[in-house]
Amino acid sequence: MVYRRRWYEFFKIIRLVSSVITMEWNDKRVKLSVDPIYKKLKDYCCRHGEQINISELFKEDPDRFNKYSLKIKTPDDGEILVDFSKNRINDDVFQMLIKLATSRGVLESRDAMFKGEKINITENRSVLHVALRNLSNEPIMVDGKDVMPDVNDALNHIRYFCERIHCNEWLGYTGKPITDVVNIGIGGSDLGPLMVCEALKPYSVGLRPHFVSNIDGTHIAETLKKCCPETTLFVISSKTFTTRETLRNAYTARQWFLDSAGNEAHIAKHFVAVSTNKEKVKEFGIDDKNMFVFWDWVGGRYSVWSSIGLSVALSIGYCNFERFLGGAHFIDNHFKTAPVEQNIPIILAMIGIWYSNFYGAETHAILPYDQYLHRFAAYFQQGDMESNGKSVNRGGEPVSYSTGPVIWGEPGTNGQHAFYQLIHQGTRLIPADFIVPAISHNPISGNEHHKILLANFLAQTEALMVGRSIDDVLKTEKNETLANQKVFSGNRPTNSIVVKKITPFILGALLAIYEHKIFTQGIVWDINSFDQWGVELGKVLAQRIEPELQGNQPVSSHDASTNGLINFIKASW
Ligand SMILES: O=P(O)(O)OC[C@H]1O[C@H](O)[C@H](O)[C@@H](O)[C@@H]1O
Repeated sequence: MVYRRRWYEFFKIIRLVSSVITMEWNDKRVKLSVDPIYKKLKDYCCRHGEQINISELFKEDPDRFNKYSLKIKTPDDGEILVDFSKNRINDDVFQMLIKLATSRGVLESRDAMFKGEKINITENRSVLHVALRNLSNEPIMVDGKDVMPDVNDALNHIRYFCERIHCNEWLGYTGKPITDVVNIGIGGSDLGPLMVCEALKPYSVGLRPHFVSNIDGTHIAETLKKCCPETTLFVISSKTFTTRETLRNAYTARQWFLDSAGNEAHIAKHFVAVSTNKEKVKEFGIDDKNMFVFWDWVGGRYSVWSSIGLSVALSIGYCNFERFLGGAHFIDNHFKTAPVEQNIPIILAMIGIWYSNFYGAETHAILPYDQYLHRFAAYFQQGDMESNGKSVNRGGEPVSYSTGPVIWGEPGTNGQHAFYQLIHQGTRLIPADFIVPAISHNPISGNEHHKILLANFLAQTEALMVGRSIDDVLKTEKNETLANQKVFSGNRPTNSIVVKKITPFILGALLAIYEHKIFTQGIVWDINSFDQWGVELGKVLAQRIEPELQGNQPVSSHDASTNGLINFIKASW
């Protein structure tokens, strides 16, 4: 016992020393804006940026595609091809970007994350979504304790529960099998499971998943219309179990259920919770054994790998859920071990920084050419914008450079007929990622649909790069004024991520690529990508306004606009 305590003390001292060294190292690091490599890149972009032409670069270097694309081979799901050759990047720029990643300490910070160090400094927490998919089971320590046994217990709980539901061992209060699962959650407790259930619909084992997030009563009302109390399971997902929207929706669902079931004893068969907050779950009336746990070192927007993925596992089966974790683990290993210049998340991150910080790009489009991925961009709106939408650095000082871009996107080809006009001919530079499976889950009409889809993906990335010159237009358009309207400047950058098929493993891998890209950018920008103070103020004000909406007295406690809006609404009732 004494021996173990000594080891523990020794371990604590080592950790303390290493964190002091890391902190000192961080403090010693120069600010990004005055980092010599950052300045060099800025200078380079000012002098040469406008002349870098992607099509020209291809003409100059026949090997450009091989040089600026990477293929990684997965164990069973084919290769992942990341083609970043259609970017305004030449060898000088690429080398400088790689140097910048190194000089900003991306590798040290990456290692600190994987080791469980408390890199979420404003909340004093580790950032360990990587532990949730650590199928290698190698120990990961938080406060001197290996988290892996708890992670495995939580996974076993999910597995056991899914098996019981899928084998019709867990039945509703009238003895009927469960047919519908309603996940009630918001933000990270909704977007992840919703996006993954949609993306992996071809793997459905038969249960119908539904997602209720919005406090707007319409959301739950419309969902409940599709469900039957006898056969519906509600999964109340909330890391904190204090989120106003989720609790209100959960109580409404509870009442709807009780209106039919009549007896509170039946709740246990129809309500389970996913949370880190045991007390609050109990308060709601859900039994401990129906609570699926996770921990404060899992950020909401990184929680789909945790018990928050319960609706996913129920929807596609536990084995597929594990394959999904496996794909992310595969990329975690790539991120941990690949050299910087071959490291996909780091390369994508640094290319993004090239456009955000030096070309002034303000947004980044994510364009999946796969209908099942229709919520992918929405998912990474939270993933990226909540992580890197910060304007104060880790030392608490305002930053003097751009940080996270606006993330947006829709699946192709729908986007082509809506907003691609602006990407092709607008005044703004919009770097875009195209995500494409070579094989469709629905190769219908002799695979004709998929071939047309693929042709469009290929045509778009080509068109964005090559554009169309006035000389070419004038060959067929004799009216000069009209000809100018038909010119495409080209030189618009894209990344193409092509996979064999969107399987659970591949989806896990894709998500992890983006997560680590976001991580890398946060480190370069010296911001904490793991807190979200920016969402707090609105919540506090909403709480203050809620009681003011009672009664019909006019309100005068706010600014004139807010008072005016409140009073207009009240007068309309
Ligand atoms: O899971 P919960 O605790 O209910 O939180 C749900 C969401 O709430 C907040 O608004 C945070 O900004 C999100 O990061 C979080 O995912």
